[in-house]
Amino acid sequence: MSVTTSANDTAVLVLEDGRRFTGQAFGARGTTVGEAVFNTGMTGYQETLTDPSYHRQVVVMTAPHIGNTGWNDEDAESQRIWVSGFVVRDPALRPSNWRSRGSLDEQLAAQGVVGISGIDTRALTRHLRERGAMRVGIFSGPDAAATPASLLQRVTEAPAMSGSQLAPEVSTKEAYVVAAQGEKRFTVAALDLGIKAMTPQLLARRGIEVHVLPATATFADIAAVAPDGVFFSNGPGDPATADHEVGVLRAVLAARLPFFGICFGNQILGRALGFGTYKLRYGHRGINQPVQDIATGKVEVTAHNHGFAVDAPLGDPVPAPADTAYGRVRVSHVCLNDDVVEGLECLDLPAFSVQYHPEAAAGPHDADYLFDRFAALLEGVK
Ligand SMILES: NC(=O)CC[C@H](N)C(=O)O
Repeated sequence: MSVTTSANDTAVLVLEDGRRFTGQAFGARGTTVGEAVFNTGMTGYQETLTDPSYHRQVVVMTAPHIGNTGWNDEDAESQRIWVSGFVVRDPALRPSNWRSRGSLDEQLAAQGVVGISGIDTRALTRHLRERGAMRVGIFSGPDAAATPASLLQRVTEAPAMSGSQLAPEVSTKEAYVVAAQGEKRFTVAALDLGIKAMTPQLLARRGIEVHVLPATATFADIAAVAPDGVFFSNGPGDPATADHEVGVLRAVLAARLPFFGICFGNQILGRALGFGTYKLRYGHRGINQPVQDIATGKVEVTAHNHGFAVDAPLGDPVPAPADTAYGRVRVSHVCLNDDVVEGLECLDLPAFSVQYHPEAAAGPHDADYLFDRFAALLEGVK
């Protein structure tokens, strides 16, 4: 990404299929490319921008007014903004919130994130729904004046999301510990594939001491923590590339350690059990997605951010395709919009995972019970 600064000016958004939108520069001026995806959350842009799972994605917000509450010191889900670009329709001219420390525009500029405003985000989202997620570029400052053909070439030269291995790029380099709140009941090793800050907090609130490990950690590194259970986080990139993590998880399952996975962690459990993963046409991103818990029939409104999904059969439990030693597995949760697999549960191992975000941040807290379910699993095998 190249960044220069200049006065407020015209910016261009170019999709890889040649569709162009013209708007105004927002945030840093310069050039950025990534995968165009849309997020349907009406709130939570700070959490979205700082979610490491958005690494290499240009996020289009479908809600028209973005930036109203500015930028605060409390809501970031990691140390920095991870999106590679940000597309909005009508940014707030002046933030207004008691926690605000500055404007979204200033924060994007300070962190070198190229954005664009004044875009018909409804037309852009409809285009992505019809044609699917695709590569995109945002060009502002002097870069916007280049010929259409050269801008399109910048976009088509960008790497595609399919086949991209990105978790090691966002993961912590050093292991760290998040202390249990109150009395310590359990120790959990959490593989950081792009972990959001809220996740260890919600584990810690259940008396869990969380040892956050880099994505490159081996099973020996996990065992060295002497954990009561193992957690795999959300993260960016194509789960088909996560061979290392799949190998580590198979060792965890063989050791019969309790396991809980979220999002990328769900896709890795799916792969470890022998299912495939595939790319969704345009993914699920937002904080208003209906998911049904098959066992109880209860519907939760949930936070999502995924472009890939596990290819496992809905209905009766099936033997894990990878190895009969893993026993039976069933799809535990399904998205009511499109029947996409939203959770997996092993019936003969203490392991389960969800494709969506029970940690919310942002989003509704309907799925908070899954952290209690993990704590019960830890209790059960202790
Ligand atoms: N939030 C996540 O963990 C996303 C997982 C994966 N990168 C996907 O897009 O499906």
